[in-house]
Amino acid sequence: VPGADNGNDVLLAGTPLDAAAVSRMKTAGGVHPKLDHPLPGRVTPLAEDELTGAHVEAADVIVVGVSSPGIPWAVEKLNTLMTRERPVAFVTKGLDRVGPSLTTLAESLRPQLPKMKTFIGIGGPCIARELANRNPTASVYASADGQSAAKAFAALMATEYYRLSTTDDVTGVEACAALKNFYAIGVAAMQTRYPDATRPDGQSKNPTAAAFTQAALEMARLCERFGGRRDTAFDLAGIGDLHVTVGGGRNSRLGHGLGLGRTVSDMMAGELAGETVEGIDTARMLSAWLEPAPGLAALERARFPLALAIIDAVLRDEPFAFDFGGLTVS
Ligand SMILES: NC(=O)C1=CN([C@@H]2O[C@H](COP(=O)(O)OP(=O)(O)OC[C@H]3O[C@@H](n4cnc5c(N)ncnc54)[C@H](OP(=O)(O)O)[C@@H]3O)[C@@H](O)[C@H]2O)C=CC1
Ligand SMILES: O=C(CO)COP(=O)(O)O
Repeated sequence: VPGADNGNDVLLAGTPLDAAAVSRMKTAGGVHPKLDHPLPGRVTPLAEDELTGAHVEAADVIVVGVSSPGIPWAVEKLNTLMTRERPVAFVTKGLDRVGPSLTTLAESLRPQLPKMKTFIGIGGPCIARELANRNPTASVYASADGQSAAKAFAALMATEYYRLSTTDDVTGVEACAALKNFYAIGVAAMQTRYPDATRPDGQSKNPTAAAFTQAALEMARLCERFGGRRDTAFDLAGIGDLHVTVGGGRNSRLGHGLGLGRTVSDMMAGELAGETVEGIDTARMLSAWLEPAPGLAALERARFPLALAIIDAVLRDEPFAFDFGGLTVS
């Protein structure tokens, strides 16, 4: 929407799983099932088989918006259609494994996409429906080429309601983008675990704020482990996106269930059936760091109590147990 509002022509190509959403958007006045209004006229929806090499050839930037399980499909599609080097931006939030080591998508995708000129990472508080409604927000674009590709893409996308900053800390932005989904599960569990009937939302505030601060500290430590900068965790891609996801994301809906004593499998088979809850995938990835690896100590329980509580709930499918006595308050 901001790209179209800036006068760009936008092609919105679906995956093979999006046929119904695309045909709905193609009908006059048709609205994407998750949005409130039709997309601007400059946005042209395309079914998966309508996207051609000529479209890709003509694009200034390619933006990938599949969820993390769709990344292999996106890589194959891009390698089929890209004939010349192009910058590729990713809104996808997830981690990856290369051999035994855990890495960001920025690093794992580079060798898989030989025609990708520059990887542009995107982070920040951006609930899709709110952005499509042009509610104000801010995000960060990251590229490792001295921010050149990030700045060029930001110039195409920035509007009064979509404020953009840029950074060269691609690893930090990508690490935080994935980690905030994971931590949102644990922070949101605190919103329902300690109810306060005197408040309109029925939630007490102190436990959530304390867990949020713990999440930010742990996220900064993990961000550095990935090779990103600590400061990035305290900026838009870290605490900015964590705040919005705790306030209104799908990961927080899972957390709300855990706070009420439900299990992950129970929630995913119930009200979250069919929803994208990527913090679960991130928990599985991070569990690789529970064992010491060459050159890398295991996650210490004393420094990562919230991470380990979330991993336990996901991997063991047990009720979420977070002990406030474990907070790293100093
Ligand atoms: N929604 C939001 O507000 C924001 C989302 N993001 C990130 O953007 C990414 C996409 O999010 P969102 O659009 O909400 O997620 P959705 O689950 O709504 O959509 C993801 C898309 O990827 C497709 N997909 C999933 N698995 C596969 C696969 N194996 N092969 C091909 N296509 C596949 C989905 O198809 P299908 O719908 O049929 O499953 C769908 O088209 C995520 O990484 C998310 O974290 C970032 C910022 C904001
Ligand atoms: O990433 C998001 C907002 O920036 C959306 O979060 P969820 O995936 O939890 O809905």
